[in-house]
Amino acid sequence: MGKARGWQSAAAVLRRRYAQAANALNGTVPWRGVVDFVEQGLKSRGRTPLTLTYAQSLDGSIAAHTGRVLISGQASMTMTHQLRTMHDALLIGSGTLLADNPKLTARLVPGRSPLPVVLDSRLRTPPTCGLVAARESGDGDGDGRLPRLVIVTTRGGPADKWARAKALDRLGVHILEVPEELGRCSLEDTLLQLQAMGCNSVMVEGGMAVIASFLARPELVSNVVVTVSPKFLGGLGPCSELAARGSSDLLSMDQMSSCAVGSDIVIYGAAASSPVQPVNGHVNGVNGVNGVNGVNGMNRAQPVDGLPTVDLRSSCRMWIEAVESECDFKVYGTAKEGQEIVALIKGNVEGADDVPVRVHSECFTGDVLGSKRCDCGPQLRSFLDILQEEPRGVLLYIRGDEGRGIGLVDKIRAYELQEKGLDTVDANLSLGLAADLRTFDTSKEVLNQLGVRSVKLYTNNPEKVRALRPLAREVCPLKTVPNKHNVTYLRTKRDRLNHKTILSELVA
Ligand SMILES: Nc1nc2c(ncn2[C@@H]2O[C@H](COP(=O)(O)OP(=O)(O)OP(=O)(O)O)[C@@H](O)[C@H]2O)c(=O)[nH]1
Repeated sequence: MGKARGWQSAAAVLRRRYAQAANALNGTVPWRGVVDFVEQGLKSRGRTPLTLTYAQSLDGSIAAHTGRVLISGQASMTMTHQLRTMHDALLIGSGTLLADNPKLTARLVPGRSPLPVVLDSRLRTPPTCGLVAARESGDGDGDGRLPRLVIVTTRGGPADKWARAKALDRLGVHILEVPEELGRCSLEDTLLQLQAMGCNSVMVEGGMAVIASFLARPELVSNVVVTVSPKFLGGLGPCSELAARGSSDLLSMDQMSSCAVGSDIVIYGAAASSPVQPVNGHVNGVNGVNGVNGVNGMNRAQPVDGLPTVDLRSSCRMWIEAVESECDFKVYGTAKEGQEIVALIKGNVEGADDVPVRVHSECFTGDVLGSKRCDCGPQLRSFLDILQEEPRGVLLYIRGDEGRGIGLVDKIRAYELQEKGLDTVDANLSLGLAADLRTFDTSKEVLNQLGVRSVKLYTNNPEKVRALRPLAREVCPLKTVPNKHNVTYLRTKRDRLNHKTILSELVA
């Protein structure tokens, strides 16, 4: 117990130091480009976004095969920990677990540690390893939403394998069974089941066999981050493993970039691949020893055939004072937990072109209470005024997207950090959360279901415009009057999130 506390306070010191260093650097963190790129990649829809990341030497060999555990420098390790905080799950193979006995936490940066996932077709994970022990002692940053350790294994196998499964199960490890593919765990089914559990992003860190498997399945990968250290190790790399397997369609990178991080070079980009195999809704057989169904809140509608699903749950007509009209009021559910899209529809929009539309993310503090920290309330009201004037139009109010998707509790935590000088983006990152967790594909789907042919979109956010293409034929910026409370927030939207709110008052 004392030992665990000692470890935790050491971690707290490290986090404080990192936070101080990050503040001092204030935006000049050498891996900022990598983090921003990955963050964008994590917004890809229709499947579980996956970041493949590993360190290699100049000759392409990787640590696991040379017996050297650490080949990247301290700076790239910190970057890796930052990337860890951005993903729901962190996946490794059992070989790495056996060789390194890793912790798989995000120790060097503030933020939430991902759920450790071990691919272990033969169930070789020893009950005494660090990950199982950490699970037992409650170490780590688990937030109670997910189990603390998942081991993925193939169905079937000898009786002693299932005796080991039971022993691990008794220690609280969540065992997932997936079909076998060439003697290994099916990667596709693994990702499906993780998604069914609520893991909406996965980072893959190794070892060599696992990296090789993903390099041979480019359609499953979103981002690739390779750290190249200035050493020759003379070992084997994932490609030698693939050559031995005779694999041919390997991954190549799109939008490739690089940056120097400490003494290493980090190469990153998107996986260029054929159209992705969608993650469809079938999650048959997801009951492992524990059974996914037993985990609270993890079962929800999944996108079918890669399309975002929205389902109309209720509708009625009501007189809306702010619009001075009788409107249709429809409530849609989406696959995202806790999210509802409320459509307020004025006039007949079916088959109509250039329908005025606003996609508005819930903001309790701004919309309801009139907080001056943001411009949400004025934007909502100015669109309702527009609806009052126009013969037709649609307001999509996204409930559950409070705080750009991080929720009210974390938004207020982010406000606390903003009081200490961080801007809105860095405040989110310091909490281990992406700058913006929202996606707007479901809004497009609602508009499609309403039969709208094209829209005039009221927004300053380029992400909304991108998501609503080709429906959004015209984009109308929404003016905001800055005040002393929201000027930094507006400037950050303009300078770091690319919002088009160009206000003359915000010259600097
Ligand atoms: N995380 C975080 N969210 C905030 C903060 N201030 C406002 N929000 C949330 O931001 C969301 C609105 O997003 P914005 O980025 O302001 O604007 P947008 O909706 O993307 O774009 P517009 O079309 O210009 O309205 C609402 O859910 C607010 O609750 C903040 O400081 N931190």
